[in-house]
Amino acid sequence: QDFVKKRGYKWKKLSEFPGDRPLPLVGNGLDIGFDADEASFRLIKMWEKHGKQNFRLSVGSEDWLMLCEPEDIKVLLNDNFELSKPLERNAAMKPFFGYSVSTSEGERWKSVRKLMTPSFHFKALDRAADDFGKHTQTLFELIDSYEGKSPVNIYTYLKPYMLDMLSVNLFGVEKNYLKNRDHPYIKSSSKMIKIITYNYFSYWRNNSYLVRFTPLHTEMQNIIRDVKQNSSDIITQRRKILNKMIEETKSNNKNIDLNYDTFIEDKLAGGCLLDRFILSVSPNGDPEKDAIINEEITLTLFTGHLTTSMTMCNAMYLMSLYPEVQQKVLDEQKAIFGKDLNRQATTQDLNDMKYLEALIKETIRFIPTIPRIGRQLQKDLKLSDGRVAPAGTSVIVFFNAAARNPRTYTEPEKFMPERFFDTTMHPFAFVPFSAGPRNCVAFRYAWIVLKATLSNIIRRYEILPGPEPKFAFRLITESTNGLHLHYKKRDICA
Ligand code: HEM
Repeated sequence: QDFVKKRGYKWKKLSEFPGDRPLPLVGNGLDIGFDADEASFRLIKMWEKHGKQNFRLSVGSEDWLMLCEPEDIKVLLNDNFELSKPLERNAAMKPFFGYSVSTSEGERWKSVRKLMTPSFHFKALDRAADDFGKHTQTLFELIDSYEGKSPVNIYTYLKPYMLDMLSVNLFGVEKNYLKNRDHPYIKSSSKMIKIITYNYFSYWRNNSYLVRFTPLHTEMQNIIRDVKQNSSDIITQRRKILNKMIEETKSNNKNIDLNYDTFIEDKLAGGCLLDRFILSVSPNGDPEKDAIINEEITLTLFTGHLTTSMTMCNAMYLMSLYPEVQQKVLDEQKAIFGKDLNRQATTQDLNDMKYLEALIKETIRFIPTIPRIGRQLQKDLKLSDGRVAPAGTSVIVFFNAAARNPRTYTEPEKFMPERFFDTTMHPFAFVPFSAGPRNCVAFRYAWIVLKATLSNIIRRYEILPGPEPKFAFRLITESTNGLHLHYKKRDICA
């Protein structure tokens, strides 16, 4: 039936894009194969085979249009109506994150997005920068203990470091994952992205009966239990702190009815993200349910720590491979900090780190932290050359391909941070945080964390290469064998 349908209008429109002929039922699923980690490499091969341009494929009954042209990426992401995420992505993520902001649509998405946004404004972020010093010190102590020994698998430290940062900055609790690296959340969350990616590429995923008999199902249920428990612990911990603050404020202002909005703004100086959730009310006026807050915390903690820690690890890996680039990053740090190389960076210092910024951008271009994002079209979408992506298609921004597009980048295979000083670059050539109404809500926070942490590390250590990583372009890119690097303390900090 699908095959017949494809002969109709949708297929007519889609067939104007290059791509292989889909088979009934499986589409081009067999070309993608059964190994989710291999699937992305096969997609890159397909892009090359079809002339390094936008191309189409079908996965089971789902039609995908893979974009690599900046003008078309602009059309898609700037569309204020097309805000739905692709079905296959949502199906893969829902078991873990429910209808959190990253998956939901309509009223729930709008209200949560509105609630989250102030936590990522400059005013709230200035305070976050103050928390970096303490956790960086613990990170340094751990890396120092490796001096002269085997290379460090930097994932082991950067992931818990970022979990600690997010817990303090966004949830207002000290969790100390870095000192407690056997925590069940760390073990469970490290397996999640592989399973999510497996779900994403499985075209049998919509058959829940079949899925229940796949080997990953039990493992998935255990992981979901652990990550949700972790979020519950965070919520309980913060609720206690918050209740104490509310009680104290009430007893100091006995006859005043507490207005939570004013309380957040004044007493909590903008409040942390979790406070906003705990004190928020649902549309019927009741306090927001813990199950809903849990979904949002689970999503934010997971994507927040993995995207940032992987980007930082990749930046360190690439600096180890290109010592001349590492030297330029260090020179800039020396110019900013002068003799006082151990002090914490101010917001102004972070703004001045232009070469470090270019290095981070080139890192994300070279090894895209998020390989694909997309939209499930509600209506036909006209692309820049007049061709139409028909309603129902999953239109995917294929970052792996966009980053290697020869019409966008000269010598795309070359690692060259300086390319980001070119002011003539298309504004949608490089949109790693997405763009438009559904962009990354936390991109400013991400930039501060990335710059502040890498600045601290590079001022203290020379980074040298270790065994080759094996990158897999999962829903978030990671190396399947970790990322092992040598860290040598610089004389300046000895
Ligand atoms: C290097 C770091 C990061 C990168 C490259 C990144 C990238 C992205 C991208 C591409 C999207 C759009 C996803 C899609 O359309 O499918 C997104 C959305 C999102 N990101 Fe980030 N992100 C980063 C860090 C963070 C951090 C640190 C947090 C939280 C603390 C965060 C929270 C979110 C949320 C909640 C959304 C969903 C927004 C919505 O759908 O309205 N991200 N991010």
